[in-house]
Amino acid sequence: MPIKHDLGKIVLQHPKGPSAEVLLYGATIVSWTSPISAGAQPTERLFVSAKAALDGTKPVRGGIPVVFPCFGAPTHPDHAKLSQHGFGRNQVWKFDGVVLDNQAGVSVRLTLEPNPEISAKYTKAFHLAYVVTLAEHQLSTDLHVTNTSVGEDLEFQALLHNYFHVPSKDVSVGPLKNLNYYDKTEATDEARATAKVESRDRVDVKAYTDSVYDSAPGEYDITWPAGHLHISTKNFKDVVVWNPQAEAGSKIGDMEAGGWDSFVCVEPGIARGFEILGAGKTWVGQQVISVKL
Ligand SMILES: O=P(O)(O)OC[C@H]1O[C@H](O)[C@H](O)[C@@H](O)[C@@H]1O
Repeated sequence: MPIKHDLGKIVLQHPKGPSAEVLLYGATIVSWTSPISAGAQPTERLFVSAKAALDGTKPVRGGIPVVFPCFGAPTHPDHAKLSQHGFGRNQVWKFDGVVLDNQAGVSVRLTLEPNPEISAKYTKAFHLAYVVTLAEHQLSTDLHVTNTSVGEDLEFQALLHNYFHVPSKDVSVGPLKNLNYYDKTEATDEARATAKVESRDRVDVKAYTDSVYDSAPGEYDITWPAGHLHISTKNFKDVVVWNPQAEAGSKIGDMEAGGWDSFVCVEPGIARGFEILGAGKTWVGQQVISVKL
């Protein structure tokens, strides 16, 4: 039985060894193991802070939280009462069943609909489905957003906040050259809202980095001396690269000391502007994360 569902957690076990764990809380993937080189044993590919709350009291500091319907602090009137990154990452999703269970992969679906807690702060009609698929060297996550209203548009942002377990001093992310980006480490609103142009082909995170790349190519390589991950996306037009280093990381309550040495966040999403979805329509954002052996 490669899929177990128990105590608010779904465990996917691939017949060849890799595994993934998904909390119903936030639909957050808190573990993904996969070999990093040919013949190696599966090891952890995601970072979760040793101080992360895993009991549903706050969003998980690590793994892959789902950001919906706003990225960062709300800027759209529909999101005005929501907290940073919206409610997708701190609501309990429903386990909606097994999608696939064979030699090629194991896959489950989680869903989220309005409930009294959400409706108290957000009145739009929506249905979310999140499909997590584990293959031997790959983890795929597909977010399906349906506008269930009769006549109103749904305007949203959505993002998959991947924390990859890598040595941050040695990792680089690319290709990002010549893209416009917004540097959230800048001190003033004006500077944060002014586009910069990326001059580097591959970006490192040795210094505090919080960059929102606009209209990015959707394919990213994350490389470090011992490993190589590739992310391939559909319908996520932007990507965020984040590492707080000690400068900002030491101010994050649930970040373990030195945690910033052990991850890079590469976050495909709709992070600037809004996806506008007509009544009755469904939008699907997808990422496929592959280990390059
Ligand atoms: O602390 P959180 O709300 O989980 O956000 C963590 C980080 O998420 C994204 O990467 C943003 O670009 C950062 O500005 C933010 O600090």
